[in-house]
Amino acid sequence: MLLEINGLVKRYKNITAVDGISFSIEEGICFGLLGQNGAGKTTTVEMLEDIITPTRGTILFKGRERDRNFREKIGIQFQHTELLSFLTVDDTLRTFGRFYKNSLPMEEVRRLCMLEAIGKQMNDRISGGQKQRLLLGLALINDPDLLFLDEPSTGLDPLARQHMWKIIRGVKAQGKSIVLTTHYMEEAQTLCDDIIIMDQGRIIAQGSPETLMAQHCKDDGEPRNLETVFLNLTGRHLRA
Ligand SMILES: Nc1ncnc2c1ncn2[C@@H]1O[C@H](COP(=O)(O)OP(=O)(O)OP(=O)(O)O)[C@@H](O)[C@H]1O
Repeated sequence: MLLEINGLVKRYKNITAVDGISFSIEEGICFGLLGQNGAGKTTTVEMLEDIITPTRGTILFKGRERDRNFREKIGIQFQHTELLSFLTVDDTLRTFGRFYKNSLPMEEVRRLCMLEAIGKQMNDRISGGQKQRLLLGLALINDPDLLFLDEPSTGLDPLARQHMWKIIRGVKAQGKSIVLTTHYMEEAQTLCDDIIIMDQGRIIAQGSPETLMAQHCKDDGEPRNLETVFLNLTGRHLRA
């Protein structure tokens, strides 16, 4: 098992952001975290990334406590990263590559993330889709086993989103594991092998998209997709 999470809790002063969740993530899959705003996804992911410390609970990586080397084995694509405007795309990749002991050959990152044609462009001249591809490239530069993607296609047009999905599938085909948070149900359905849906800090459903659809879509003519699953599980306030 790649990650085993047991009894994870994160409490802030008077808010329990994550309320005792347990789940496992298999190696080589794309694992999705879904939930409404404030459900506890980011807090969970930041504990998995070792950015924030849990109030309680354990996280094992490949069967062991995470050590100092953990950071070398993961890649994180943050949604709101500011790139240095006076650097080109290639310069940015090169600079980030120097931070790590092991880094992928730049050519490979450029190929994988479809950055070949824009290497000489300045960071402040690239489109939103190109920026997301560059951020993904930066997350991959240390050849991580595990990649964290935070809403990777938010704000992208349909074509840019398709490119992103193709790249993510390519990353998975290389045997890397992915933890993905998204508000796009279509994205989760097309990319994720296993999913948890969170609500108020708890897990309210888990399974493959197929399993979730079988369990939570009714046979009364409503569309059979993850969006329906999500709304059936979390949309009660809207219909009340
Ligand atoms: N540093 C913090 N201090 C206090 N409360 C926090 C902190 N971080 C998160 N919270 C609270 O914890 C809860 C879960 O937040 P979290 O950001 O994990 O949700 P989320 O599912 O990622 O939401 P979104 O989809 O909007 O990103 C929310 O009520 C949030 O206000």
